[in-house]
Order: sequence, then structure tokens, then C-alpha cells
Amino acid sequence: MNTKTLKALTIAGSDSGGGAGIQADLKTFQELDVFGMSALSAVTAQNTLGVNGVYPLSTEAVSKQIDAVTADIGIDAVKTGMLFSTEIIEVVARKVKQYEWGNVVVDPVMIAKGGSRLLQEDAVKAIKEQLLPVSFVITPNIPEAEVLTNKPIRTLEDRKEAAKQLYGLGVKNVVIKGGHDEGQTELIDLLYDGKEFHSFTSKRIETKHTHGTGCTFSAAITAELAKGKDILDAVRVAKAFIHAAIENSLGIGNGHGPTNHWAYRNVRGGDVK
Ligand SMILES: Nc1ncnc2c1ncn2[C@@H]1O[C@H](COP(=O)(O)OP(=O)(O)O)[C@@H](O)[C@H]1O
Ligand SMILES: Cc1ncc(COP(=O)(O)OP(=O)(O)O)c(N)n1
Repeated sequence: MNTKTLKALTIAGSDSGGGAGIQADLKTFQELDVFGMSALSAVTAQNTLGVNGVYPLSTEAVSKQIDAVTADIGIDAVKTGMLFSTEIIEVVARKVKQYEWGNVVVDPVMIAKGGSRLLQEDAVKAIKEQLLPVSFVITPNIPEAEVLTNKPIRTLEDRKEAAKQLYGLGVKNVVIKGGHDEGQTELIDLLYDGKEFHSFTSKRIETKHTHGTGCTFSAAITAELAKGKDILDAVRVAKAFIHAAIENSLGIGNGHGPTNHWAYRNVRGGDVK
């Protein structure tokens, strides 16, 4: 049976350690039966202990990678991860409009777990003013939501207010991830679709191997949107995917190790269907 091959593009940074960035995205797309393609925004020299170097690509390089993929292959969904600078964000926002992409997932990557900056401070404005108005869903963690709203987020009410504020910038859906909710044994990812809130709750898994969790989570949402799923079902699958990936993490490296991108196969019931 000749079913259409679904395709997703990640516009993000390369993580040499393989746990985050375009590497995490492509592994996740593949595990969810979506053909993955990439347009690199930057190269990072990185492992489980941190980031040793950040090397942004030129706006021409970002633009041409996107054009090459779109002209010949086409995409059903796209996600952005590390975008590093205002100039690169402006290129991406222009491409979203030029190609009239609908399934645009923005993971507003700012700081890696080791503390290295992956987004220049003055580029936050471009995410809010240029990228969000043309995006379908944004997936900040709690610190990223605080930066984007310029308000502290301590309670679930704060999270709801922050989600509404981000929705007001034009993005169709907001998912505020709960992994940084320190001290909580239950983690709540909160989805706001402009009308109501939906909570996705899981037990916190006690592990330090959570490198690339946000990338993997947003890549899973992207893959499911590429399949035509609605945002609720896409987040539901992404939650199950990342939970399995963390629960079965690989213990690689001496720091924050990567999650296990093939763990979800067992959740789905054995071999990938
Ligand atoms: N220790 C953990 N146990 C279970 N789920 C987790 C854990 N840490 C993060 N998650 C989940 O992983 C996803 C990514 O969240 P988060 O870690 O906050 O993003 P980021 O990697 O961008 O900081 C969310 O669904 C969150 O609930
Ligand atoms: C190249 C690159 N992109 C994104 C990240 C951030 O990954 P994240 O999912 O936030 O996981 P941590 O790095 O925070 O553990 C990255 N590190 N590198």
C-alpha cells in the first residue's frame, strides 16, 4: 500500500553529543515514522558535561538549507530549536510566511542545562515579535516562559497567566513544560489553546539523564502534527514518548546523559508500526 511519506524539517543547532538539537529531532521523527530533514542554525561542540563551543551559521546558509529542502521535497511540519540570533530568527520567520507553513512548532531554546547561552539575549524580542505571530505552538520550559513573559512563574496560576500572555503574542497554542518545577514529584505540562487549559501530568523520574528532553518533546509534537493529529493528540503522544525516553535513558557520558529515543517502540507495542 503506497501511503504518503510524511516529512518534517528541524531548524535547530547541532549537538555533537547526539542527545539534543537536530540529532534528537531526527531520531524522534524517525521513531515516529516521519522522514526527518534538517537546516542547521549553528554547530555546538557539546557533550553530557556541557557546551564547549557555539558556532552560528550565516543567514545565507540557513536560508539556502531551508530553500533546498522546500523546493525539492516539501514538508508537512517544521520545528525550530536553537536559533541563536535575531538575524537567523528573522530569516526563519520570513520563510514561514514565504512557504505558508501551518504546522510550525517553536521550541524557544535559550540556555543549555550546563548553563551555556544558545540564544543571544537581544534575540528574545525577535522570537516574540516575529516568530510567535506566525507559529502554531510554542513549547517553553518554565525558565524560558519567565524570560518570554518577563514575569516569575512559581505557581500553576502563574503558568496559566504566562500561557495566556504568550497566546496574546499570536501563537495558536502554548505548552509550558513542567520539568523545571523543582521539588515536585508530579510534573505538569500545561497546554493552552486559546480557549481552555489541558494538563498532562507524569511522575518525576529521578535521574540526571535528561539532556535534550525539550528538543525530543517538541520534535514528537512536530512529527504528530505532520501526521495530521490535532494539538491535543500530538502533545499526548509527545508526553508518552519523552516519558519512555527518560525512564529508559542510556546512562551515556559523565554528566547529563541523553534520553533513549527508541524506548517508545515498547510503549507502542514492540516493533514500530
Ligand atoms: N525528571 C523527569 N521525569 C519525567 N518527565 C520529565 C523529567 N524532566 C522533564 N520531563 C518532561 O520532559 C519534557 C521536557 O520538559 P523540560 O525538561 O522542562 O524541557 P527542557 O529540556 O526544554 O528544559 C516535559 O514533558 C517534562 O514534563
Ligand atoms: C544544539 C542544542 N539545542 C538545544 C539544546 C537544549 O536542549 P534541551 O532539550 O533544553 O536539553 P538540555 O540541553 O537543557 O539538557 C542543546 N543543549 N543543544
